[in-house]
Amino acid sequence: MIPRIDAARLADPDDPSHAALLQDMAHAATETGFLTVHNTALSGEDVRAVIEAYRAFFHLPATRKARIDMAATGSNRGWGAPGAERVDPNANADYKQVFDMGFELAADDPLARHGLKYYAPNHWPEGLTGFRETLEAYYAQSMGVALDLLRGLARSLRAPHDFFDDKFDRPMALLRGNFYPERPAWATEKDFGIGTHTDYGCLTLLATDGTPGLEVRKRGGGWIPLQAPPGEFIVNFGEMLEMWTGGRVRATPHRVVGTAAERISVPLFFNPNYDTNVAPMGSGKTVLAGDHLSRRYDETYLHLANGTG
Ligand SMILES: O=C(O)CCC(=O)C(=O)O
Ligand SMILES: [Fe+2]
Repeated sequence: MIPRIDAARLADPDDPSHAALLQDMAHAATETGFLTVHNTALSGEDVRAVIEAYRAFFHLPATRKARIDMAATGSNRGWGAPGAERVDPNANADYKQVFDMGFELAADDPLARHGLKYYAPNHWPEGLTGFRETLEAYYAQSMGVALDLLRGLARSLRAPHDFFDDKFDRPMALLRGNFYPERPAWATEKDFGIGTHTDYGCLTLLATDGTPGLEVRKRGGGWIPLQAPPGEFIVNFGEMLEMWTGGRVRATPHRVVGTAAERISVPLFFNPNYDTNVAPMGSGKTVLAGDHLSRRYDETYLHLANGTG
């Protein structure tokens, strides 16, 4: 069973169902690796507006999207063409397209001096009215929702509720639009919208247009289809949090095979500040969050893996 959690109640320690929700959260984190949430600060309308903004972008002619192609700019901002990523080394490159934006540091932030790619400037398409504003507003709001969920998670694992707060004040948070066109006629069993993978970071807050497509791997084998209409979110945990918690929180594999229906999904990959130590707690080791992420990006974005960026 994948827990379904009321986010407002989870955030309110005085709510009568708070203790039960913390248990659901602990179960989701340590067993299923997935949950759904509703009753957040983001309405169905907010999400629909974001999805339609992405749709307008993805429906632009490829020549216009190519101006901000990340393979040409060498960053992980802007458009990722079909085949730009391979998340499963045993499968072919994904047929999805993506648009990525991330956190921009203030010019006087000490981290800005290092010219880190996790905080690179965003690339915006020209002449697409409202696109940037819609995404920037959603980016800020969705990070608030994600931080609230991390506070609930911290409580559910019997850590101080603000454990994550100062580790996410300059987060390497990446907001992505995934565009899955109709599953191509040429697709083989090695072709996926997105191949089987676990997410790299800590917590992923995923909105979708309501079209089915996501499948979550069951512990004993097999796949569970998981859906959420705009206004409900799918939440899962990534490899970095799995490592950080010494394996207590689980990163669960998932994939999208794709169907005859076009589909858009919008994950916020909520990753901590670059210099957060995400080595197993209490191990005395140091693994910087930025180094972990950098290694996984290099493995996945084909333009980085091939050194052509
Ligand atoms: O499209 C989806 O439902 C899942 C996307 C996903 O797993 C990802 O972008 O990491
Ligand atoms: Fe994923």
